[in-house]
Amino acid sequence: MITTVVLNPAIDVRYSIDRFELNKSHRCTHYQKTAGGKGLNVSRVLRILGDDVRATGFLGGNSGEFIAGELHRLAIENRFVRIDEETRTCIAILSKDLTQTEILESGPFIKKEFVDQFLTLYRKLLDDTTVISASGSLPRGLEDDFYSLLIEEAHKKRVKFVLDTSGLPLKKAIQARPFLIKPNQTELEQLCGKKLSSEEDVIQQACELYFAGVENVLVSLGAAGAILVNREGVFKARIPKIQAINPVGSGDSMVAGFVHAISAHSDWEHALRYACACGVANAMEEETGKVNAETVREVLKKIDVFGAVSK
Ligand SMILES: Nc1ncnc2c1ncn2[C@@H]1O[C@H](COP(=O)(O)OP(=O)(O)O)[C@@H](O)[C@H]1O
Ligand SMILES: O=P(O)(O)OC[C@H]1O[C@](O)(COP(=O)(O)O)[C@@H](O)[C@@H]1O
Repeated sequence: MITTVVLNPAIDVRYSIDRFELNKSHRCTHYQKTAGGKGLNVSRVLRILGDDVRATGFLGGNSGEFIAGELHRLAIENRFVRIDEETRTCIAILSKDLTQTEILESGPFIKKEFVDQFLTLYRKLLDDTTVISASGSLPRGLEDDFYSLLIEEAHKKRVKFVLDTSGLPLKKAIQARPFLIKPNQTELEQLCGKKLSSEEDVIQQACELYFAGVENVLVSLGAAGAILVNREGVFKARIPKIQAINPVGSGDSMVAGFVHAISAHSDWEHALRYACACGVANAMEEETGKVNAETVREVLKKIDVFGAVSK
C-alpha cells in the first residue's frame, strides 16, 4: 500500500482567463475546483496509474468535507485527522500565454492534540505501507523539522520515504536522509542559497545533496526535463517538446510516476523515464494534477535518459 502524507491539503481553484491583468476585474466562465495541495495531486495520479492509495494528514471545515467527498469518488482511502479549523484554498490563474499567477493560503493552525493524534495514526499506518509519499508545505503549528520526524519513524520500519517540499522543512528533512527528494530549480536554489545558472551548477548541488545522505535527488527542470543523482551516477532525462496546456501539478505527477514505478519494483532508469512521462502528460491536460494513462504510455517512448557525468 502507498500512503500519501498531505499535511496541508487545499481546494485548488483554477481560473482560466484570456489575459490576466492587475487592477482589472475579470469575469470568468472557465474555472474548476479540485482536491489539491501537492499530496492530493500525487494521490489522484497514483490512482489513475492503478495503485492502491491511502491519504493522511489534516482536514477541517466545509473545505475538508469537499475534499473527503472527492477522496471517496476517486477511491482513495481517507485516513485524515479531523481538525477544528478550515482546510485552505489555493488559487491558480492561468492566462492563454501560459503565464501563471498563484495565491497559496498558508493553511489552518494545527493544535497539539491533533498533531499527537496524527503521529499515533502515522506510526500505525507504517505497518502496512511500502512507500510513503509526502508533499507540500507544513500548516501552522507544525515545527519545521516535522518531516524529519516522519522520516525517522519510516526508517525504523524500513519504509521508503519520498519527499517533495521546499524551504526550511526540506532543509531540515535532508539530515534525516529521505529516499528521494524532488526540488525544482527554484527550490534547489533556495536550498543552497544561490542562483544556479548552468546545468553543471544544478548537477553539483544535486551531488552535494546526494553526499549529504539523500539516496535519490531528482531535480525537475520544467520543459528542460530532469536530472537524477543516485549511487549509479548522474543522469539526465530529455523530454519531447509539447504544447503545454496547464503545467500546474506537473511536479506532483512526476513524483507519482516515480513512486508508482518503484512500488512496482522497476529500476531507477525506468522510474526516471516514467516520472518524466507523467510530468509531461500532466502539462498536456487542462485539469491540475491529472494524467491520461494512454498519453503517459505514448510520451514514455519519447523520453531519453543518458549519463550526464560520472561522479
Ligand atoms: N512545459 C512543459 N513541457 C513539457 N513537460 C513539462 C513542462 N512542464 C513540466 N513538465 C514535466 O513535468 C516535470 C516537472 O515539472 P516542473 O515544472 O519542473 O515541476 P514543478 O511543478 O514541481 O515546478 C518536468 O521535469 C517535465 O518532465
Ligand atoms: O503545499 P504547497 O507547497 O503550499 O503547494 C500547494 C500548491 O502546489 C500545487 O500542488 C502545484 O504544485 P506543482 O506545480 O509544484 O506540482 C497546487 O496544486 C497547490 O495548490
